[in-house]
Amino acid sequence: MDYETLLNKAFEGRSRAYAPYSNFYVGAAVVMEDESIYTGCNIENASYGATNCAERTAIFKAVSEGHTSIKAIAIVGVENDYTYPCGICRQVIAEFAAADIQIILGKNKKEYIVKTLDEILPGAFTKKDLGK
Ligand SMILES: O=c1ccn([C@H]2C[C@H](O)[C@@H](CO)O2)c(=O)[nH]1
Ligand SMILES: [Zn+2]
Repeated sequence: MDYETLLNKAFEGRSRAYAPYSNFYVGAAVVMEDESIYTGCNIENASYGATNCAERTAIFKAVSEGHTSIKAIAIVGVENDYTYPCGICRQVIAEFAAADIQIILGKNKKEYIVKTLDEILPGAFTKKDLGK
């Protein structure tokens, strides 16, 4: 799976964003251990607090279909800038990914940067801390 294909999938996810309150549209795409891909969008709620981010939508879709190991994730948000995952999503990524996985942050369909989970969530609290 090349980065640009995954980015395109993240843009596909973003086209389905439900964000009538913030008007901030986010899309994500995860590649799992078997190369399956799941897309996600942010899904807002009138209560605000019940909002789900694009990253978690994609990850929860994958996990609920039996895939629990993320190989890479692409995220696209605001046009022409990089959108990093929020703290809650970083923690959820850490639950299902190794510290060295690639997180592809897309500015547009051609321009992106790649970070590892360890770079954006150093010292993560994970199942290892619980002896699991
Ligand atoms: O990485 C991010 C950052 C924000 N959002 C969503 C949550 C909310 O709907 C909107 C504004 O925070 O953007 C995401 O989906 N992913
Ligand atoms: Zn988030």
